[in-house]
Amino acid sequence: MSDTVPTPAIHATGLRKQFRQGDGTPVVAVDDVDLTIRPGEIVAFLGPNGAGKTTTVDMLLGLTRPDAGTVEVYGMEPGAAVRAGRVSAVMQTGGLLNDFTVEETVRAIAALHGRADRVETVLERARLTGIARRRVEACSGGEQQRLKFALALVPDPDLVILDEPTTGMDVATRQEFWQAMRADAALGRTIVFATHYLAEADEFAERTVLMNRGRIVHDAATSDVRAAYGGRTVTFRPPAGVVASGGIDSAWLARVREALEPLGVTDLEVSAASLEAAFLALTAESPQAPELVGVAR
Ligand SMILES: Nc1ncnc2c1ncn2[C@@H]1O[C@H](COP(=O)(O)OP(=O)(O)OP(=O)(O)O)[C@@H](O)[C@H]1O
Repeated sequence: MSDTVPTPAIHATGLRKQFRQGDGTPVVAVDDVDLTIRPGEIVAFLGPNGAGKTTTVDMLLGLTRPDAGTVEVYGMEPGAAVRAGRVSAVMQTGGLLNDFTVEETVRAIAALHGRADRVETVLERARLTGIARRRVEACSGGEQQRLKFALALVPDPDLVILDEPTTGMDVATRQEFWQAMRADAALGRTIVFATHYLAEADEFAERTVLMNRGRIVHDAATSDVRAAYGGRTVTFRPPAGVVASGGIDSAWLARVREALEPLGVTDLEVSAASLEAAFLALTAESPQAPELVGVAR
């Protein structure tokens, strides 16, 4: 058996990028980011507005040159990996031609890549076969995003990078989009996506890279992010005497925090913390105490 380590899909070290705002003030968008992603991983880049997700993605794709640091995609310079069809992207911006049908759009891009053989497959992968003859302008936002996804699949890339692919979609459309993605990921493609949506990282990514202010503040299995930082939510039934119209008596609650059982608390229920709580804890200026929630029944 060979013990050769496969070439990483992404290997970035010391990535840094600074911009200047309109008034000349410097903004460090990405600050000393190290990142290695193995082939076949599904990784979410999660972070608030301005965290540096898009700038990082742009550097991974060779669209922006880092001020410092190195990036390799399958051992190549990012632009070369894009040209070789090893990596492609679904970006936030980037137009489609309104007058083309879905299928014509895919055929045009497939012709550019010399991959006319891929048209049927990618239409199916992106769940577009049923609307192949629909004009782009008649497609919903979610359908247009699926079309962009189909275009990204044309060169049969080993790695797909998606920058906030579901922005502006409603819940149902978003779910449909991820179903298409999940079916494709099951075939072993490496997928990296940036998102604001905690639920998307939670549902879809095995690994979450949490960014804040240009830095990676946590990088672990998505389940570990939740477990390590989310704390726990405690739900309980208080004795009737401490419940008033304004809520549960606060002095009593303080005592509960010290010692739950001797106070006659019943139906104690401890549930797993949400990724949302983990996210807030990680991006807060100061650490937050785990939440204690009382439910009077
Ligand atoms: N071309 C630019 N010129 C000046 N500042 C920029 C430029 N691009 C990004 N920035 C700044 O760099 C920081 C990181 O931006 P970036 O778009 O990478 O964050 P993001 O995490 O993708 O945010 P969002 O979720 O809002 O898209 C922000 O403060 C942003 O204002």
